[in-house]
Amino acid sequence: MKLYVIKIGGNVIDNSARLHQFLKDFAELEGLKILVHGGGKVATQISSSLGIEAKLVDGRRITDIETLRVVTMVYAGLINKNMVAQLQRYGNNAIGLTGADGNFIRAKKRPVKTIDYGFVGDLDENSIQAESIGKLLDASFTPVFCALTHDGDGQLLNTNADTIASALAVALAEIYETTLIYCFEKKGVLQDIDDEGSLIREIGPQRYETLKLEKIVSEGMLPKLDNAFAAIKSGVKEVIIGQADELHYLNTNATFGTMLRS
Ligand SMILES: Nc1ncnc2c1ncn2[C@@H]1O[C@H](COP(=O)(O)OP(=O)(O)O)[C@@H](O)[C@H]1O
Ligand SMILES: CC(=O)N[C@@H](CCC(=O)OP(=O)(O)O)C(=O)O
Repeated sequence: MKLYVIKIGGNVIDNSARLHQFLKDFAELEGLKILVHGGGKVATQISSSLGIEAKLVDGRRITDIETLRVVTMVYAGLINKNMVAQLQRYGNNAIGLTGADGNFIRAKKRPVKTIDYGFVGDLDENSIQAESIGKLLDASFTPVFCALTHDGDGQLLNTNADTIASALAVALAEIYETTLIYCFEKKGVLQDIDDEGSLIREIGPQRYETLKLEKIVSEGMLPKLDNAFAAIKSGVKEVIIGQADELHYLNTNATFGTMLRS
């Protein structure tokens, strides 16, 4: 059976009109599906309004106890529950989750090396309880995961949403024919970041190395592509990086965005 694991990016979450259109399209997508969301931009705004300065290193948030409280409220509460309510409105029986719910995603607190990331969780090959998540899918629920996991010892951990999506896709690929889709605000991986007409339709590992050397891909796109290639290597059938507004093309079998190949 086919399964879509779809991650929605922070810039779309921050734009309510775009987010609503995306959620409507997601609800109308045929077949089994899982949604994963972050919301880093909203967390940064709310942190700042509370007088807590956001600190990110290599795209990862330094999560002290105050920040963990904020991201718990923002990711598991504000964003997750509003998304679930919208999906219900469009007839999709969504169920909002952190990784602690159902013990679906267990992580390990990132060890302190040169940088102490605080309450940030890393995933490994045993983190995802794929069979338990499969039971939700079998019961016709659509899981909606936020960017929080737990350590099994009572501690919530902040985990990058791109990484959660990749790990879910890899674990579920043992049960389902899985496609991983990263939806964000651009058409896909672009040759020129300011030109939406410069979409790169397909990338393999060698082209990725060249794109990195030429600095055509940078910032958030680097960990996204690393997560995407990791998924392809570990059994995920296909990975697409594309625009949230174009998700509806999946129902027509038309291609969109950048397709990754092994
Ligand atoms: N070649 C590229 N094509 C498209 N986006 C790129 C490229 N290089 C860097 N980026 C940046 O990567 C960002 C996406 O990464 P990120 O912000 O982490 O995504 P998300 O919205 O999913 O959290 C884009 O908003 C863009 O600024
Ligand atoms: C550890 C870590 O960095 N976690 C991320 C989780 C949210 C996320 O991934 O959000 P986007 O997809 O919107 O970037 C953060 O707090 O920013």
